[in-house]
Amino acid sequence: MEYVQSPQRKQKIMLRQKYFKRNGGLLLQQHLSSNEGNVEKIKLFTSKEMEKATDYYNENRILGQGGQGTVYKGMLIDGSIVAIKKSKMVEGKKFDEKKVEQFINEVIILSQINHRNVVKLLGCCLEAEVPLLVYEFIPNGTLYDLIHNQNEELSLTWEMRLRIAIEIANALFYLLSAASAPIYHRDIKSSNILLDGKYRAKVSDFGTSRSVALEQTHLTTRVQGTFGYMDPEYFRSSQFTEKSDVYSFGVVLIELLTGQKPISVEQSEPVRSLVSYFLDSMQENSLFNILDPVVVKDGPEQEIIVVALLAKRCLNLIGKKRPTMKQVAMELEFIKASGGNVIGECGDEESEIDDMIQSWETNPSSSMSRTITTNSVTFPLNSSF
Ligand SMILES: Nc1ncnc2c1ncn2[C@@H]1O[C@H](COP(=O)(O)OP(=O)(O)OP(=O)(O)O)[C@@H](O)[C@H]1O
Repeated sequence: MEYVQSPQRKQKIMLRQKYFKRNGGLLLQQHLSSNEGNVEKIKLFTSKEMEKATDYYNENRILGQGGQGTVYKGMLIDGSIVAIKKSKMVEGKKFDEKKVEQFINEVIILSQINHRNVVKLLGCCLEAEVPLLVYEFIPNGTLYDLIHNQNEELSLTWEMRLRIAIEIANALFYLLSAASAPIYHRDIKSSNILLDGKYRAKVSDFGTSRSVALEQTHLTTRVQGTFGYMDPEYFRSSQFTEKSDVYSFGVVLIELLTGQKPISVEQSEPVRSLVSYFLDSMQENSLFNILDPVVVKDGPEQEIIVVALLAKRCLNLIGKKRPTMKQVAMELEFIKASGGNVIGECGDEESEIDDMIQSWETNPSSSMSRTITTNSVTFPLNSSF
């Protein structure tokens, strides 16, 4: 017997095909055939599966909302818990092509990555009205919330801060080195760092990231990123470099040190940038006055100082003078392993550490007057690891 499709069914199939095309399905296939990424690992979900997983995009399932869309908590048929990002493609009546590109970009980038500190993309759905991305579910919120909305139940100890900084640095170094071409994240900020069940960092949100292979010139027509984290050199020149992610990482590092937001907009005060506040304090040897009280309480002083000096180097206005991501990752590991008993081989750093130690040994305030261990090891600050 010949199977005849009902007109409604035919219409549904055609609509799904239309959405697939509009959502960049062909663009993705193109990348697939040119062998970029490892897209066969990415599962294509049906729109039915997505509806079931999110209980028809129930408002109660919303985890958060970003520039690119809404993120829902969902459960797949096999029982696994996932985060589903529904892209914001339709502005008024116009379908935003730029967002399709960002969406496909995220799929291609994330399909090449397998690192414990980068959020895993499980698949996507292109046949729904707007495209959807399916990620592993990361249960403990963002680093931004952990730093800025601290609760009494969980204190973000110095040990956790240093470990999280190392994990982010390792992930960023991995992005530059592990895939077929270096990947720049381009929007590093604490709200793009998710925390798993053990409060391990997972770098997320690759919508604006770029593989150097995809964009050989590094020149973009539109400067993208987040105010407060953006490399000033990139802002001026539109030239994004490996060192631009290093700058944004430096901002996250000082957020961890001070517990303060990159841009503070207190109504009574003028807008203040954390970077200049931090750099001024370093200049005036008053770092310990601006640290998060938790850091002052439980962080070893020398460890805090060398991390602050590293942050200062990451925030250098001249990109070339910033350390590489590899240096940053290795120095942080070294600081942790040596318990902060490190002395820079390069003269400037060493004298700066000495200055700081002296400054609060002669000026001890209650929080600063702890003994500093002297059994230092040599720290190859300037060597190319
Ligand atoms: N894999 C995930 N697991 C759990 N929650 C997630 C996951 N991905 C995102 N979220 C939640 O959804 C929120 C929005 O994420 P999204 O990446 O879309 O936006 P954003 O980073 O906040 O903003 P923007 O895209 O404008 O930079 C996050 O802040 C987080 O709370």
